[in-house]
Amino acid sequence: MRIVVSGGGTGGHIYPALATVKQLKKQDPSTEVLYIGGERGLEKTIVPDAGFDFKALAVQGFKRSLSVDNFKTIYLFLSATRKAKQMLLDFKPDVVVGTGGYVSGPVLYAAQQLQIPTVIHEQNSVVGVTNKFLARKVTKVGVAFPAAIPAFKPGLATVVGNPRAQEVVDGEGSFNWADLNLSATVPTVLIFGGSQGALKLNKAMVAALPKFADRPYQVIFVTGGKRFDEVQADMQAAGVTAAANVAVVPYIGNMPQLMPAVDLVVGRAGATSLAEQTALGKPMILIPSPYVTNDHQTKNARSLVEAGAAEMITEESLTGTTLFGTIDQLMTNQGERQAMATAATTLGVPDAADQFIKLIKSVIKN
Ligand SMILES: CC(=O)N[C@H]1[C@@H](OP(=O)(O)OP(=O)(O)OC[C@H]2O[C@@H](n3ccc(=O)[nH]c3=O)[C@H](O)[C@@H]2O)O[C@H](CO)[C@@H](O)[C@@H]1O
Repeated sequence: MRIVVSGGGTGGHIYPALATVKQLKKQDPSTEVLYIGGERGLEKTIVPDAGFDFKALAVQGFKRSLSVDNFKTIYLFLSATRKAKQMLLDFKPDVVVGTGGYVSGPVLYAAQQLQIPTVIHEQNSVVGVTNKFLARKVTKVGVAFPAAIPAFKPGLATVVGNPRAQEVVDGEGSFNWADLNLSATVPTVLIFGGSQGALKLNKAMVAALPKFADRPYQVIFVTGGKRFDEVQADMQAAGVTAAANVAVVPYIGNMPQLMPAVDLVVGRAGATSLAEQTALGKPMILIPSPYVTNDHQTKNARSLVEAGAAEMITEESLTGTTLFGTIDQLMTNQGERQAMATAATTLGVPDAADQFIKLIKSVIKN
């Protein structure tokens, strides 16, 4: 099979695309893959690091208000579509798959004009702008949440889960704890604000850091690549240093090895992270981002709280004290964590990549 995948901007769109092509390669090593991403998104490093051929297009999103910048967006869209068409004509894919983010717009639109079958994946229960635009001519849609189905024409969408969930569940290889100067045998809490880090979560963590020093567990605090220097500066200004049981790092490049090994996850409520955490059955503390379309992270988080898999702290009530208190209460109560883990597992889809691949294969012309 020859497949082009496109998705970008943030990890939540990139990792489902990568998980899909990794699994395809596992099933059939002769699969030829081209990843088309944006020039500025995280994909420009994540994809080549994962060993896939990568081509980039310049794109940007629409501003919701009237803005001259939107003329530039249209110009970039048209020029990216023209370039994507040439890439597709050269690569000759059997199918083109989009996992959301602006860049998948021109790539799948070009494929649709060339009559190549297209499949999109929607990770959220609220359908993203690009996927809504592509839905008019797409061949099939895979969704993670049944709630997204009515947004598409009848019969178009199928629930497949989120392919990245399978990658973390299969999690080949083990995590090297020495890389973080931490122990493999001490209970661990992992804290990260989505793929880019979250300002308020980072501030609350800096305030909470000294309290972790004498606790019977260890802490991995992931700041987000672009926020690491800011956190270091905040720590210095507050006179705070990380204790021996705390690692402060910019990014985790090998989450499928780390996440299975931790005891509690604290973070945003992005759809791909939640798919991983439910498939692995991890107890969670969620601080949904209030800055996303239709407040969809709060909806994501609420459904997990109602199922008993997560506790929620609103960004408004997030401080060093509330954050430490909630973490400490759970890290010192294994029974409660276990009950949350069991509830999380019931919501996970650990074979999502296989399900999505079945859908992709169903559209390929012989
Ligand atoms: C601000 C924003 O627009 N957020 C959206 C974005 O979030 P974002 O890109 O943050 O997406 P998610 O939280 O869903 O996924 C993050 C992904 O990055 C990985 N990861 C994260 C940190 C790290 O150090 N290493 C690492 O590998 C996680 O394991 C996960 O696979 O896409 C999601 C999926 O469409 C949406 O639900 C979110 O609302």
